[in-house]
Amino acid sequence: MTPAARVAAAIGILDEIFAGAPAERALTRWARGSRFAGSKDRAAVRDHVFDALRCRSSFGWLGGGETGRAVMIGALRSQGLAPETLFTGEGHAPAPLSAAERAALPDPSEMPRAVARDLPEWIWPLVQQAHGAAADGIAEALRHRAPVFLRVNTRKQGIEAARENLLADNIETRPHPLAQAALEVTANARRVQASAAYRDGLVELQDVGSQALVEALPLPEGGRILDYCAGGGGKSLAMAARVTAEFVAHDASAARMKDLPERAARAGVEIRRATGAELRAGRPFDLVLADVPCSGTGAWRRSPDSKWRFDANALQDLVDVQAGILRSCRDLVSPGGGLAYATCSLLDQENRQQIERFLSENADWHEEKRLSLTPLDGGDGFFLSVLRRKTE
Ligand SMILES: C[S@@+](CC[C@H](N)C(=O)[O-])C[C@H]1O[C@@H](n2cnc3c(N)ncnc32)[C@H](O)[C@@H]1O
Repeated sequence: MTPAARVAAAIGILDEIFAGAPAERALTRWARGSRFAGSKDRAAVRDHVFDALRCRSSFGWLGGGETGRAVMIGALRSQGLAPETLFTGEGHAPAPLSAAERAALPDPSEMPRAVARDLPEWIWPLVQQAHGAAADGIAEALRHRAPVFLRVNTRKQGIEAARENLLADNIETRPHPLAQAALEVTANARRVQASAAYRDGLVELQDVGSQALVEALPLPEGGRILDYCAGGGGKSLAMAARVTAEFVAHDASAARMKDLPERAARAGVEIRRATGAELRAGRPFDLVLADVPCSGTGAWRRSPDSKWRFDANALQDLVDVQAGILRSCRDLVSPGGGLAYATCSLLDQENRQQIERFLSENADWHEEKRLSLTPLDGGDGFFLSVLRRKTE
């Protein structure tokens, strides 16, 4: 595909997303119907679509509209490129610019701040409330692609040996200060999943913030540890790499954990899966991790369409679900045990306020540790509060 044809494809996909289709589904539909597109074409179109979603409001402003076409015109203008060079109408290129589109060439220095932030207006005060002077920088960070991070499975190999292994597949990396076992991929990130190091369980794909969160957990060596919202099990695996303990994983959606046995086997660790009924009937845990469903605001670089879909009602629903999960987990912790509440949210409503409410309702608990990360720290935004139950 020519560069112009890739832009034309992105325009069609963006229009589908703007009409309500989830980004991944729209991309998959396009790929299925475009067998002529090679892997480089698919990657380039995906990058166009995700870049445009991250900067939807500012690109739309530069392109003079809210359609996929306007946003892609704005995307080119934001890079100082004249859209006319690709919008030629030749072959599979998008149609040439209309007189109105050519005329709509705003002065970028006049872009309103609210547009330039590329955040929905309703959420801006909440980000400011939680992060004060850092809020602007956080909004700016969310406008850019997230780096790819790996976690080295230090049970199998040291950091430098893993880097060598990756290099054999031309994957270049560097350590990252936020987490001990983290590598940031600096070249050929798309080759990771086909690499020998990945296949052999030497590395896992995991954001560095997520790794820092797990490194901050007080994991009891030899204890019983529950990952209550395990999902695909990324944090279970990271915990199991740190200590030898009895690991149990649970998720309201059993389907989300379907790959966990295979991933655990690849990593050389054991993680048992359990239903809610089994947990309630079983012995309590020394540590329960509740990595609750959340707005994902801290990870909006990776799923930028959520940024524009999320609303205040959804936030309230999440806050209620999170409070319910905290209550369920509380009852699974042994006396003296810990409850680690985690989100990838940047909002007080899902973070600080949840903990304050929990502590006000549960006098026999105290907060032992808190960690708050934003994309300004290098990885996704995360919040962690470790709560401790009194001994009796
Ligand atoms: C943030 S994701 C977990 C990500 C996972 N810990 C990881 O590191 O990959 C939240 C998970 O909570 C699960 N979930 C939602 N409501 C739940 C509930 N009431 N009880 C247990 N799990 C729930 C979702 O299915 C989802 O997999």
